[in-house]
Amino acid sequence: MRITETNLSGCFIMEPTLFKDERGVFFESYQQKKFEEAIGKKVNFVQDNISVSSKGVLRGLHLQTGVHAQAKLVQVVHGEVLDVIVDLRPDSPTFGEHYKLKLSSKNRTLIFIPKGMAHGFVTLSQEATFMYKCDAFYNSASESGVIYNDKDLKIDWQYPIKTPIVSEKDILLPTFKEFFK
Ligand SMILES: Cc1cn([C@H]2C[C@H](O)[C@@H](COP(=O)(O)OP(=O)(O)O[C@H]3O[C@H](C)C(=O)[C@H](O)[C@H]3O)O2)c(=O)[nH]c1=O
Repeated sequence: MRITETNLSGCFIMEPTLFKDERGVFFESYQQKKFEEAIGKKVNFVQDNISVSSKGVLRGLHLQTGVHAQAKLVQVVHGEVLDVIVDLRPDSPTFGEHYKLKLSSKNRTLIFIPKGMAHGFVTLSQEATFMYKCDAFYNSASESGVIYNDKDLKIDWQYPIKTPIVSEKDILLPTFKEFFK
């Protein structure tokens, strides 16, 4: 497994070792000892989530705040998405910066997203199955986020369709500036 830090402090790309043979492929998508040694801290994942989205669906930018803040280990097990992460930690050296990476069932890449970062993705393939681990349980009351097309963040989502498909909840998310008011 190869782990490299992104431009966002504490956010890491994980490229698992792929064991290919005539049957297909095998890889360890998560191994606690190797993972913790690579990122240099202990993480106790307590919940796995799966979402399935059709082309053009955009989920995000979400995070849970306060004591229910979640670190996530995300991957795509079918299809392809453009994954986007935004550093919303005021004391971070990369505060306000974002990172983008295509995740797919071809590149088998995972991203570790520390607490305090907003996360989202837009679905590039006809359908994508997104699977991720969280180190804190779902707590709807602490859900928050930033509107995906925030004018200050200037994220180029590379939409695969003219207008992304976004939930009513996500359309109502605050701007980056409003998030900190
Ligand atoms: C996240 C979550 C949701 N739910 C329920 C709440 C709703 O009734 C339904 C759909 O939830 P939501 O529309 O928030 O799902 P997404 O838009 O995929 O949310 C996720 O999208 C981005 C990409 C993330 O990184 C977050 O983990 C998460 O916020 O599932 C649960 O029961 N448990 C959960 O952990």
